[in-house]
Amino acid sequence: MSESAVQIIAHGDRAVAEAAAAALDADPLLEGATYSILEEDEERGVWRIDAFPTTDEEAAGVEARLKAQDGLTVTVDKLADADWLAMSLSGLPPVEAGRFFVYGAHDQGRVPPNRVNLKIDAGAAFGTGHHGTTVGCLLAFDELLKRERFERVLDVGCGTGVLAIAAAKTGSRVAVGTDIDAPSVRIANENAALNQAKARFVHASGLNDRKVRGEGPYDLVFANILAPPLVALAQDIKEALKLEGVAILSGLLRTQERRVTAAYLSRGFVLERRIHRDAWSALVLRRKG
Ligand SMILES: C[S@@+](CC[C@H](N)C(=O)[O-])C[C@H]1O[C@@H](n2cnc3c(N)ncnc32)[C@H](O)[C@@H]1O
Repeated sequence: MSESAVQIIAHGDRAVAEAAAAALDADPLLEGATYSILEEDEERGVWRIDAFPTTDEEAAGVEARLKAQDGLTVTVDKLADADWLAMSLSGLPPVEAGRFFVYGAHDQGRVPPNRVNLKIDAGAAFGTGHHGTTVGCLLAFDELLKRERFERVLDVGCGTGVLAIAAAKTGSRVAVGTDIDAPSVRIANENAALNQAKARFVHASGLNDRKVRGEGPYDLVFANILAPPLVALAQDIKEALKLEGVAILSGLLRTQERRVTAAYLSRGFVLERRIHRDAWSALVLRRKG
């Protein structure tokens, strides 16, 4: 497997872009592929997908899926430097989501007082706070924190660790995370140390780790992964939560809400809130049964 240094950009109307995103989600070979979808030009109704494949194989798969979608214009940009992700994100502004302020090294001197500041640099892991799914999770968490405390928190698909670190910095006594991607786990542990947060991360698929299960039951589980694994993990997430515990789920498109919600409602959850960012959705579900 060779490392990819391309960005794939696609333009089309909303229906076309969402259909292409659904095709990416449905392809099991592209499970780990990272992309964003957003409305680029509201007046002209132009939507845009940016994909950041990490291997040549993934790049070929994403390009083929996008090109198969009628009505979508696809371009592949070669990125000269291997550090392309850091470069492309280095100019991005900090992200504010409720009480949380997520910033990179280049914002060091501009950190506000009286906020929960999370230093997360762009790198090889997903979750600098700029993506609609991460913002949705942080906004949902911020709102819940106005009324509740969460002693034990699990972050499934931790990426940079931003969500578990946010929990550790707001009083959670236990904050653990898992990721199927080993480099993300390493980066998340580094970020926890950098932020002086008592969060720890392990390499595991879903909740499939004895120590992670042993730290439960949890008061809150974050899972910002894609719709198919959210559905597949519904029973595991339920079993990991206390009664009245909360799941904050994201990584799903608005068009996938019904499918994901159904998997949780049928297991005794109630839907408390939905947050929309671009085409993305974050769901707040509480375990009642
Ligand atoms: C969209 S990123 C979310 C990162 C971060 N939690 C955030 O909110 O910004 C999804 C992460 O989930 C990981 N992932 C995908 N499927 C997973 C699974 N079944 N178990 C654990 N991690 C998974 C990916 O490797 C990726 O790092």
